[in-house]
Amino acid sequence: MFQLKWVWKNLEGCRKRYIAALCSTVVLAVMVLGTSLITANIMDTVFKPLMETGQVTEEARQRLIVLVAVLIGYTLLRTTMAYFSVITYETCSQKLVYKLRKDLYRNMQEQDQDFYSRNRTGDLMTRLTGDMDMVRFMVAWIIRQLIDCTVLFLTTSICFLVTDWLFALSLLVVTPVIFLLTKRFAKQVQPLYVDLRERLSQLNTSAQENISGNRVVKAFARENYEIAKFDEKNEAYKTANTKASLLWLKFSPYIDGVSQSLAIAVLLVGGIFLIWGRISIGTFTLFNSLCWTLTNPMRMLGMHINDLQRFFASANKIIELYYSKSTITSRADAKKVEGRLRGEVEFRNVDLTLHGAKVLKDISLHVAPGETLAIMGPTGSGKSSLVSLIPRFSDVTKGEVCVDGVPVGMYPLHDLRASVGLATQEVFLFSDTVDGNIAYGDTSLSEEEVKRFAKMADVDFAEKLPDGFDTVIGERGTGLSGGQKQRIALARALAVRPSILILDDTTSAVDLETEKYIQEQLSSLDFPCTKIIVAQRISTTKRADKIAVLEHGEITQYGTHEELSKKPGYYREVFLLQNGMEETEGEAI
Ligand SMILES: Nc1ncnc2c1ncn2[C@@H]1O[C@H](COP(=O)(O)OP(=O)(O)OP(=O)(O)O)[C@@H](O)[C@H]1O
Repeated sequence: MFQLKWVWKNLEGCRKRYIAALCSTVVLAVMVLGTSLITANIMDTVFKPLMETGQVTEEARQRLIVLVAVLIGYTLLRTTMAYFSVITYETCSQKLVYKLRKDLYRNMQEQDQDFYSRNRTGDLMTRLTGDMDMVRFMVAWIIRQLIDCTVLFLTTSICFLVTDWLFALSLLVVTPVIFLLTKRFAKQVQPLYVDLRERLSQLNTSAQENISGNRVVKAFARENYEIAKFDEKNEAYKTANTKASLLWLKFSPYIDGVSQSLAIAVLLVGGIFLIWGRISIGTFTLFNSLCWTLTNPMRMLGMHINDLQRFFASANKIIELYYSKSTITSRADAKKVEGRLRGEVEFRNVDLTLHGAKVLKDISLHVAPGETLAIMGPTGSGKSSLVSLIPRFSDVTKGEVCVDGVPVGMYPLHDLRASVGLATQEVFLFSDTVDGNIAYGDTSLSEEEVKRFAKMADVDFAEKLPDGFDTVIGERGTGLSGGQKQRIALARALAVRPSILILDDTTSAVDLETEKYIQEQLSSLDFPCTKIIVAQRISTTKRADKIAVLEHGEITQYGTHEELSKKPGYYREVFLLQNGMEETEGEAI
């Protein structure tokens, strides 16, 4: 039931309105009795004398007019109340879901890389959409129905007991059977809905992966394989859905049968009591017209339990995400960055272990403000992991990473990351204009400034796009080449005028001439900036002040291009290889 407590906690701000809506449901349910009681009164005071004497007195006529008028007024009042009640439920539930979605989205923004590698995108999307809708459905509908059913059942039972206890007991005797059946059903259906929720998430993940990777699918002509894979998930979802529905179908004939037997009992027992003179025609009418208020809750209870279990399965997923905490957060005593960081970077005996694998071992490096450090090494040697420690995408296992002599953990995370410009290996561009993508980190940039950074990263090609810098790129936008994307990502990283610029293999897809131009631009930036460049090309590394060679998570070589190109080792091997290759292409380094 902690799920309900959590919903209640998040209803803050509209709790009073929601309580009013709940109360209105109680009142509306009780008011159902009113209609039947007035009708019973008409039967006993107007129609009974009429049947007995065959005459209508003036008093009875007046009474009939008054009671019918009361009935009309009463119905109008109930309908109006019901209208406002539904509106209140809707507004409260929409407000709740809006708040929850906002909170969840904010929490997702604060999660670390580990979180995103643990959770599938399709699953996260399901939490933000389908699961969220289930919570809304719970607040706006299920709770209302449960209260309505319970109050109707209780008030009718009390009314029946007060009116004629024997008649009432002869009807209520079947209710324990229904409750037992419902309880068994609830117990069996719960795991089915947990499974159903998981199948839906798998289905969404499969669709999302297919959409994201559609080029790979096409390149390998694996459409049929993908269709079969999706079909498998679709089938599993259908089976899980059918299983849950069939379970209800297994129970519903019994529940329906028992509850329908009440209507027969009313006619049978009521008819006998009427003949015996134990009850009046008004009482019989009352029992007959209110019989549905006993049968309906009993019949609907199973359905509502169905919905309730679906809500619990969805709420569990949302709550898990809601309270999920990143392990990388700002310390309470973190000191705000005043002004600009100088950009001094130091690794002190750093070890990094990721999921049990030792990725970095005893790394010590120092980069002075404004210097350029190039990092080179074979694939999987730990280059990306090393640079990701600076903006704290991961935290060191041992040792310290310092910026301006202060451990990175001592800075507020936002301030630290705002001081670092990063262009990653895998370029991600937003579905926005070229201009919007470049100004992503600083939306206050003027058009001229955007163009200036674009020029530094050689994004001149944007001028030739259909709408120039206003051309929408990224998902559903104009297609760009890998090198073009990399250049936009570089311009985006430069546009925040970072104190530390990290380029993780950012120019690997651009041609040598463009790369040379970019390197020249980087060496003459008009703001102080320390550059840490992961690169595989000697043409990039040779311009750096220092080069670190990383092999198997360890620094095996450290020095300038002149030093390392003469020393035996990885750097020289790459140097000779690339030099030779380029010499054969007639382009000397
Ligand atoms: N989240 C993770 N969990 C476990 N191991 C990881 C994780 N991220 C990276 N690794 C491992 O750490 C090692 C270094 O990876 P990293 O991406 O830093 O290498 P790299 O030198 O940048 O490689 P490349 O040049 O191919 O980009 C690899 O063996 C990789 O499998």
